Amino acid sequence: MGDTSILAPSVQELAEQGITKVPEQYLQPNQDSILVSNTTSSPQLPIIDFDKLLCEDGIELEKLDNACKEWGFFQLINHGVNPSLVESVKIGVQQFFHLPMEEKKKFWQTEEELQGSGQVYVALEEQKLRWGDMFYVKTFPLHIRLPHLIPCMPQPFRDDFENYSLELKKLCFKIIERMTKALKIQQPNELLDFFEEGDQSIRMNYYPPCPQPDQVIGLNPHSDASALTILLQVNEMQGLQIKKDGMWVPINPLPNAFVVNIGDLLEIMTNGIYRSIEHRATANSEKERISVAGFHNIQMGRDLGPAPSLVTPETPAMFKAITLEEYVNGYLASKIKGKSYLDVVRIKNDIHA
Ligand SMILES: O=C(O)CCC(=O)C(=O)O
Ligand SMILES: [Fe+2]
Repeated sequence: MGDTSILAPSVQELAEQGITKVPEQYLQPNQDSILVSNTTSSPQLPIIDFDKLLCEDGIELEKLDNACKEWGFFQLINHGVNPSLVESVKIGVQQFFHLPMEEKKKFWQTEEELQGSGQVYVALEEQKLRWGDMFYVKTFPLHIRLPHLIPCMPQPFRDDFENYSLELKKLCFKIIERMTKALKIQQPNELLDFFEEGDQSIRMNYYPPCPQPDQVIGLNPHSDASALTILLQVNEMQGLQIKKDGMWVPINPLPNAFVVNIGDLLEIMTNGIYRSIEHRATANSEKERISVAGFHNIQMGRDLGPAPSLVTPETPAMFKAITLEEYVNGYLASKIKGKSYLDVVRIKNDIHA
């Protein structure tokens, strides 16, 4: 993509040295800490039962529609992905992050290649570092896989990871089908056509325990550039927070559920009806936290813009049509900060602005 990033050291390695003070580069003094506490008064993330959606349950479909409009996030239960596969992936991811450093180094990012182990995206030397490591890999279409990443993962994790990514891709298609219904789009393939082969990447996030958790950030506030993200919380530690009505709401993941969220691409495709919401990951002092995000994107080479049937005289286009390449390059250049890039493609000064 022409961009290069500066390599950051492993936070896991740093944390394992037993430090009691966090190095300067990780300190984030101006954190936005407006928070909804975890009391009964906190608004609760909607829970969608996928079984009911598959049975054409109209009430559940309306719940899905409202969740996508008002939250941009929901928890999905009865999603149909084999629970024993999910369990194996959870074990495999934890073991993967605990491989000896020499093993992990084989997967390390380089200045030219963002895929592999490392930090998210460090564009400037002076940029603050986040309190977390990751492993990022493009999984579909198959021909874009790099030979030194998935093919070199230890077994049986490699097979489980491959099966899991395929299951997520199938689930994504099924969710998009239900969203098409919820949006009352007549042509069943109007949204699905954007996905065709199904472009997917997976990011495994590792947040080590931190001696000063309030002074650091696991993952900076961002909205996902994807169309649809399906997120697995690997262990019971809390950390994901989403911005709802100006406040950070902590998410309590349900066992056997996925946290699903709308990304920027789908906000554009739905002409702003479904919302791509800012979220972040915090650190804690007790225990490591691990999550696995499956990002589903539209096909490279496709033009990006609102689905034609969602643009009407009453609801004019809210986003400019651009190519996906232009979007991706612009997003990376804006350095994964908040929702700034989506605002660049938003059409201003119309009745929706
Ligand atoms: O760790 C989490 O729960 C959030 C991960 C996330 O937002 C991402 O990978 O984009
Ligand atoms: Fe995210």
